[in-house]
Amino acid sequence: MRKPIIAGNWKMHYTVEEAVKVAKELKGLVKGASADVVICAPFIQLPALVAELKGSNVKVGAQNMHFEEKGAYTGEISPGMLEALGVDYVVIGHSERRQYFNETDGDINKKLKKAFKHSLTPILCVGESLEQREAGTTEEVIRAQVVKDLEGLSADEAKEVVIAYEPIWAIGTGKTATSEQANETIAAIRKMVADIFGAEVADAVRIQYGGSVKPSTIKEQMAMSDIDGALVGGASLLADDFAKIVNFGV
Ligand SMILES: O=C(CO)COP(=O)(O)O
Repeated sequence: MRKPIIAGNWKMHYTVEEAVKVAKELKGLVKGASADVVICAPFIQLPALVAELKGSNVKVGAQNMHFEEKGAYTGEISPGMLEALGVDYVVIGHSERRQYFNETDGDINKKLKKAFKHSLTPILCVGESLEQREAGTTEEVIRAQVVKDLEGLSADEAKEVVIAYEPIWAIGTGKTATSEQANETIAAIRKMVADIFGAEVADAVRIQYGGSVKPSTIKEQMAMSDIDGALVGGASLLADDFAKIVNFGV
């Protein structure tokens, strides 16, 4: 049985003070949740969130990191810095980073490998654009991402990667993929993982859906055979809404 995992991606929102306020409220609302719960926040919020959420069941994640250990990379944050802070997760290859910051599958692959060296669980984002879906190339596009992004990982590492299927056309648009559409593509991703790492890894790997997830959509999404959780943007910003999602709509 795969344990569900619900992660919030706060993107570029909140001051440190505001973030701590939401985290404080959230931890009280999700006590005893059956899913793993993660908040992926901007770098400067991470120390305060780790301190605030210590001893709770809410884990802290970053939204990106560099793949190098250290050096002349102005403005970047290294995997070791995150590990030393007590951060547990890191989002890798979000479509906004691929699109606006030119991240390639090569970069993403290096980051995934580095995450494991620093005890960080990667949340790897994959997904197609609207044009690609309309052209019928969704699976081809995602297969290329999955193959390149996971290249060279051991089976044990691959099992630990959380994959987030986020169709770009469903992010922040209010257009959720139907639960059937999401489940179908996620099942296809599981098959891709099986083709590379075998059935045991594919069966263990957790695959989330992301894109306009709300308290009103999560119950149906979680009832699908292959959807193991959600990566939530906008609806993770308010503790009440996010807690409802963590509790599968209740
Ligand atoms: O990109 C997302 C999470 O990483 C999804 O964002 P929204 O939930 O705001 O559509």
